[in-house]
Amino acid sequence: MATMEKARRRTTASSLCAICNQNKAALKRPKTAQQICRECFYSVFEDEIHNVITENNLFKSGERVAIGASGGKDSTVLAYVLSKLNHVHNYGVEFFLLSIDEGISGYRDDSLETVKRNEIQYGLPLKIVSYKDLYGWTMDEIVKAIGLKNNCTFCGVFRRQALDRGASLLKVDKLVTGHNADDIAETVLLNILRGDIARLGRCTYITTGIYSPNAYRGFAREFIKDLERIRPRAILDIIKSGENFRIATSTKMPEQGTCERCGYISSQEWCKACVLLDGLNRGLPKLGIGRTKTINGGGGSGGVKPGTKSRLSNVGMKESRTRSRQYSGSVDF
Ligand SMILES: Nc1ncnc2c1ncn2[C@@H]1O[C@H](COP(=O)(O)OP(=O)(O)OP(=O)(O)O)[C@@H](O)[C@H]1O
Repeated sequence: MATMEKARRRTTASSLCAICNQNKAALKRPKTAQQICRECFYSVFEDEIHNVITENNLFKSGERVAIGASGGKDSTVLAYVLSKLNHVHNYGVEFFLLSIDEGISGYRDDSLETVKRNEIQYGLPLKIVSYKDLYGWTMDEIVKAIGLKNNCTFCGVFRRQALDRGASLLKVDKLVTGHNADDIAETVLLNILRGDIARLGRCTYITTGIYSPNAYRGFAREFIKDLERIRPRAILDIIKSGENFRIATSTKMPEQGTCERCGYISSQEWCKACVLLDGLNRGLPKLGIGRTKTINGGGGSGGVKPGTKSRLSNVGMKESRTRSRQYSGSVDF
């Protein structure tokens, strides 16, 4: 009987929040292995974000910052927390919501409704930029041209660049995205699997220039989720490995330049988006998929020989040059 009572007390004690010691624990944080209640989780989560912002000097008073808002959970939380912290701690930052409409009917139109609600709830001005306006193609049209197999490459490459172009239109200093720990761990693994040392070196930086999207990411995601089931800390440990990774000084790194065609950041003569778009416009949509021999002679993911005039050239150079002055990079949480 005494043993049962002890066991009951142990269960009750262990299900109490390790922080307030009053409420029932609602979750176990992989980061600290603590069981904590919902209220304490919100509080430590917001405090930790505030600490990351201040320790890394992420924002300066008077800055204009766009929040990449997809209408999904991560960027919705990001918009909520940033607008709250800006208010509570008086950062003096002017936040905007920036949404990319890829033109995927039945998917993005729903999530854009969420973003429009966020615009009202958080009082943040919203800018929507569409693939149709930027590139002349919706994702639905691209899928018709290329099929389902490789369309992730188009969607990811175009979205990354569309976010930068939207940031440029909003004349913001920074763009923040809601990439979570799973996303970063996937990126570390992907870069290891591809032997992409340059990206591996910079993918865990708190401020970055490039986020690499790819269908291959799905496999890394499943693998990471399997690892997490066995060991919840696995995701954070992969990120830690990426952060502590050191590149030998003898390793030759690609030089970052700008795309000759649109002025976007690129280590090839043409950026990946221009290569993909050129292929689409020439009726050769598979042209930019996978690794291609580049004009520069090296292996890489962009840089085929320039072809006919593309739809992108209408929006290109002027806007991108403006961006490089006004827009300093993205901040991934
Ligand atoms: N269409 C979009 N418009 C604006 N920002 C986007 C868009 N898609 C993605 N992002 C930004 O990139 C981040 C990571 O996107 P990802 O596709 O991995 O979605 P996710 O992890 O499901 O995040 P979310 O829950 O916010 O959709 C998002 O949190 C958001 O900040």
